Amino acid sequence: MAGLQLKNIRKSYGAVDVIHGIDLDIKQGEFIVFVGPSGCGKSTLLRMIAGLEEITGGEMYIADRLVNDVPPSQRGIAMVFQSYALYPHMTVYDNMAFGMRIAKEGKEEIDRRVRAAADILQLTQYLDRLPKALSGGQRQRVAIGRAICRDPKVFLFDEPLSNLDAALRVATRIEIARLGESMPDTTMIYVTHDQVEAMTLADRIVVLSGGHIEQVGPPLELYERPANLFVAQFIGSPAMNVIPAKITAAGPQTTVTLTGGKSVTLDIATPASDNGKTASFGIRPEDLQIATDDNFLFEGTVAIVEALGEVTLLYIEGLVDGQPIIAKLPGILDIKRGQQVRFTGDKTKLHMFNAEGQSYRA
Ligand SMILES: Nc1ncnc2c1ncn2[C@@H]1O[C@H](COP(=O)(O)OP(=O)(O)OP(=O)(O)O)[C@@H](O)[C@H]1O
Repeated sequence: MAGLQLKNIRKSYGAVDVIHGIDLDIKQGEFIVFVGPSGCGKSTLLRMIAGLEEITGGEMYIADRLVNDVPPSQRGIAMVFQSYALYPHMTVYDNMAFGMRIAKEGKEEIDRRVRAAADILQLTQYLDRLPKALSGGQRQRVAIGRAICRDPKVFLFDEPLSNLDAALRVATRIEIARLGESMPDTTMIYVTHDQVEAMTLADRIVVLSGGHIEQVGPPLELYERPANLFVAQFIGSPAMNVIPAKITAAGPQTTVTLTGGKSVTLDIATPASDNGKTASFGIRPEDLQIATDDNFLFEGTVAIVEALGEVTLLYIEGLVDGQPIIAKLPGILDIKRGQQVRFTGDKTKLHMFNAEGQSYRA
């Protein structure tokens, strides 16, 4: 089984610890995406899997084999970077064949693999071209094709789309999703900053911060049931609104008083010992609605209106210090700056976190 097991994996550069003990089981064929803020250790972790960075502590298994001291070329992995690094004087065909020629594969086998990879990536018509006669997206597909030809057990991607413009990113992302489906036994590990890539490509997302794992789960599970405030505000765009609150009645249902004085009862259980404690109340911008009666969650003055056509974003200032509450409402609205608006929210989509930032729902 070409899965991966990371057991208490650590990385230090001199006295600086950057990865603090990662435990992760990845099944063969899974598409795993690493996300997290800049500097959280995504690339370092990926490079340790690839064998490009030494592992300071812990054990890394690929296909049940301890690989801590195994060189990159013997790990059965292939890596695709943001810069595609193609040989400019070689055709697409030769670029893809190069690694296999070095490895002294037979001519027929090379031809079979290059054509199969070109077919998967829709590159067949470009096989005789030089890289300079390709678009950025096509070049990145050649780099992916070159990796496919190595027939890896594990495919690693380090932000492969970040040099592409918006339209090409979408097209190439869809190619990568297809690739994942057409190679169901190949494990894929993908690092990105891009929420949409993470949500659409991943079987499971690994959210990292400060060199440790915050949560691992399928994209919609992280969206619907974030384990803590960090994940709640990292997954989803614009980020989840968080309003400071106080628990005024703990129990199987919980009443909280939000900053601003309004009380809300939620279908979220809290222990009696948390009665009177501070908490954070969370609601996603897209789960807010304009209230048409007195049964509202909060009221505020609209500071900014962003009409995007398909949705309108309203920024409500003054409720939480230093940050606006954002509402994302469908369609075009007749709401102006300065207007006082009341909001309500879908009761089943409310979130609550304790004083340490852990979700009461997870
Ligand atoms: N050679 C090095 N020496 C010292 N510290 C390093 C070295 N390489 C990386 N780091 C530190 O390790 C941490 C993790 O870096 P890494 O590149 O893995 O982050 P990342 O999550 O991939 O960030 P980004 O999203 O910005 O690419 C950072 O704080 C970085 O400054």
